Amino acid sequence: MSDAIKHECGISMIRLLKPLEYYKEKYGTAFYGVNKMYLMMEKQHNRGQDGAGFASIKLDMSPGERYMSRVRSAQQQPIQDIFAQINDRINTALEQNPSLENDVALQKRSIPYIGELLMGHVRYGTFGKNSIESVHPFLRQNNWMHRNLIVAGNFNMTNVNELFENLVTLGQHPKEMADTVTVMEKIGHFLDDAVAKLYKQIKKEGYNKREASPLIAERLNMAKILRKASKNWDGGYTMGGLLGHGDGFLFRDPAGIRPAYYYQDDEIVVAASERPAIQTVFNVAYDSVKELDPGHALIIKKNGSVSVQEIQEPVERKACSFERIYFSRGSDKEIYQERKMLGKLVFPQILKSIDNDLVNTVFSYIPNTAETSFFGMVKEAQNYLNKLKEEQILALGPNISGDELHRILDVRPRIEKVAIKDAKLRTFITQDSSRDDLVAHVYDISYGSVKEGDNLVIIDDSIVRGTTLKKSILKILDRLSPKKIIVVSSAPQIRYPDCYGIDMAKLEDFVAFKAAQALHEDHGTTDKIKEIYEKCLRQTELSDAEVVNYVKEFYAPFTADQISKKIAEILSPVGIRAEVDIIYQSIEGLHQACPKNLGDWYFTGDYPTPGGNRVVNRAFINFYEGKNQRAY
Ligand SMILES: NC(=O)CC[C@H](N)C(=O)O
Repeated sequence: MSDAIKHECGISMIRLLKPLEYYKEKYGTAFYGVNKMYLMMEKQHNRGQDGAGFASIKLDMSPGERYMSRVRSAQQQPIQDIFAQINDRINTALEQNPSLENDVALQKRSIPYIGELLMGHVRYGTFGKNSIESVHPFLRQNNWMHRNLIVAGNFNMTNVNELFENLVTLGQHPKEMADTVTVMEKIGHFLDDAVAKLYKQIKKEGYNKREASPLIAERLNMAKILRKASKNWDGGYTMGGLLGHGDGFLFRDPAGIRPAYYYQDDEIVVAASERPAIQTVFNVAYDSVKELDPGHALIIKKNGSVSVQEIQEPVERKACSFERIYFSRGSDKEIYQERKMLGKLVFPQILKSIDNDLVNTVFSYIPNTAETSFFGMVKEAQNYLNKLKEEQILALGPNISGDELHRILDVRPRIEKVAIKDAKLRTFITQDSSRDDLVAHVYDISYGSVKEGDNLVIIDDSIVRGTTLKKSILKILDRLSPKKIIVVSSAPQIRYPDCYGIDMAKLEDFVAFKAAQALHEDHGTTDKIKEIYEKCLRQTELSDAEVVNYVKEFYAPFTADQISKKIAEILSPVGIRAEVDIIYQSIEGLHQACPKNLGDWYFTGDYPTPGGNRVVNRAFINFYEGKNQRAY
């Protein structure tokens, strides 16, 4: 990916179903859960680098003993930072008191972070700031064990302002505008309610206050609480939560926009945003990791019982296709195949662009995430050549000479590592006038990988703004003197904002939007832009369900090809010698390659929740009025 889009968050949850002694005995350490959590978070570090957090709960502690711990970091290497802190605490405790070494019960009482229920989170913010206060997990504390709530999520609500107002109407006074606080307070409100009602009921049954506590834990119906809390949520979400006494949950939105997976055996229950994180860390097979159904919650009671319950009725499945194209690690068995298919499906367009001339064409990719689609693209080039070779050989008949055969078979797709990413360079870049020259060097090239006059095909997973292409990649590739540079995007054109967890909230950031705008100017149809703005304005008072995505009309007059051509023009840096062509995946190709993840609103404008239409409506108004702000 050449455009850094800050995106996504990753969740990990672990519940150890056996006493800690069991893990000490079997795996040599009572810190088994903490160690596994570290690995789970590292394996998902692709999902968030703005911050990371960890929380754990110890079951069955006596009053006066700490049972919840949390550590968060917004440092440069946040996962490393939190686990360095955790390690430090553990090692210091072990050094100071050597008798702890083999006494698991004492470890549990005196060392923080160790526990049976653990949650980890890596964050890229979509709402609020990047300071430590915005880092998950969030904590809602109370002297009543059951009312303690720890929440972390991969989510974005389109109606967080409205949800905030609802809380205020309920008489609450949330301490922050962070969206995670709003969601947590919403759950917390109904949790408080449920605990109070249960307590009343249990008292009526003749139990005293002390006896009531374990009974509340047993009877607390998390599904019911989540049902009430999430009634008005409009967004994409996977929300994880822990309750002070030891219940845990992971809840996924009704359209399955955000991903969630889980695994269970008699030792552990584990959940994560990505399947391979679970597979690798626990060495379990692909099939034993389940996807959490949309609208459902995985609920793990303190007593170890596990259930999956419907919370909100699932709607049409619209799992985010960007997860498959780019966000998730490509190590997932299905995603790996899907990315290769994305590369395969763009090949016919490439062939056209190079005029079937594979002999004078070099294939390459933008490091690192586009590598898998590159393999798919190259394999298709091989297939194409094989067919050609077959025809040539058959045409020459049985008397073909060794030389002829050799000449035919010698033609292979030319694949090279052309672009190199100098990752470290980015951090050095300052804001002064020398910036552009520095930016141009974020990528480097392999000299000699391309002959003068070759076509150079370079695949990327998507093109959002195209800034890096224009300022760095195309300039540096041009130094190799290709005749034509064909930039291929394994994803379709990004035309609409995301409002479900990816930080792409402004229309004018998208190069496809800029291209359509330029086409309106070329065609003298800028009146249309004003007309769309007026239509958007008229909708601001409508309820979400009534809002229509009129921004589609902005693109409607132009074909995808016209827009791609304009994008090539916009992204060609001044003075470039090579001809630049830009090829995008088609929407049909995307659906064919990723059949389970048909959520494609950023490409098509078809939002899976009503709030999406309001967001895109607002985004267009912001663009037209020149307001540089997020639309949600
Ligand atoms: N990418 C995400 O899932 C972000 C979660 C949440 N909206 C935040 O900004 O903290």
